[in-house]
Amino acid sequence: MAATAPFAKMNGAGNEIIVADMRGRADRVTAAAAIALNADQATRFDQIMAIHDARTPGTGWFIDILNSDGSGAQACGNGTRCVVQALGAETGLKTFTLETVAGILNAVEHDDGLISVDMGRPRFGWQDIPLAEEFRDTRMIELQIGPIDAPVLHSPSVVSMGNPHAIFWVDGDVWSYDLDRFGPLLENHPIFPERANITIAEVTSRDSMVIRTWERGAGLTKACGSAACAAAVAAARTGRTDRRVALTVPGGQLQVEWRADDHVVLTGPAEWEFSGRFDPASGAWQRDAESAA
Ligand SMILES: N[C@@H](CCC[C@H](N)C(=O)O)C(=O)O
Repeated sequence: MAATAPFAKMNGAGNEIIVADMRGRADRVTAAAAIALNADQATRFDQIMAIHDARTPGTGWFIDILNSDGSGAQACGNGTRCVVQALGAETGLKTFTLETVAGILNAVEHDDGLISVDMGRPRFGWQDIPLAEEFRDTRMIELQIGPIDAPVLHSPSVVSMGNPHAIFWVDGDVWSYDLDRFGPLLENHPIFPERANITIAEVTSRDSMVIRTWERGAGLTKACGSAACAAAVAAARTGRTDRRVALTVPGGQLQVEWRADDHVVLTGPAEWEFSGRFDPASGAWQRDAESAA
């Protein structure tokens, strides 16, 4: 067994996150470890955020992101807030520069405990999402599910926030849609060669929305930060809302601002639950004595 690493079980607006401290070591959290941790009810999670030593001058840490099916992800807004809260508690810092495979992210912890993450610029080109075929206008693409003459969900907006998102607009209650049935079909639809995160969104005013998300590699979640960003950007881009939006997600509230400089800033909470140590190769784990249930 490799040397164990510390971890904290946290959540970001209900998005279940494991923050793993992999600093000072060369190994990575394996897909097998992720699958094993997710199979245990006590450590069930949506994403692992593995903190590694910095790779690039000017950044403090490199973050490797794994979904609960063991696949990698390029962005995780809620998980990034959890990383910031964990690092802030350790270092006393309030501002952070982190790197992921998708690029460099800046974040700040506010005095009220909320955390803002600059999620970078959205991308709209069909190759950027990516889509399997050319769509010149990604504000609305041809894709539908359900009976051909009465589709249940159709014509999503698609956006890359570093990771692929499809936003289906609905008029009624987002809870009246069978997202656990349609989610996997849409996530794995051939139009998305790298799969996609699937969100249904109801716009409730110029500055508010309700969303639910089926996450690529993780399934139904209580919150998905990059989906909140994608939905807010797509809503503003299609004229449905202004550029600053409050989003109600099943696990709480998130705020998104698509700034004039094209950067998208996600703000929300992060919460510590318990900590322990785990084996990054197998996922075998033990709770710390002081946070024993
Ligand atoms: N929960 C995340 C997004 C996680 C990554 C996603 N499942 C993917 O594979 O792209 C968030 O808060 O952004």
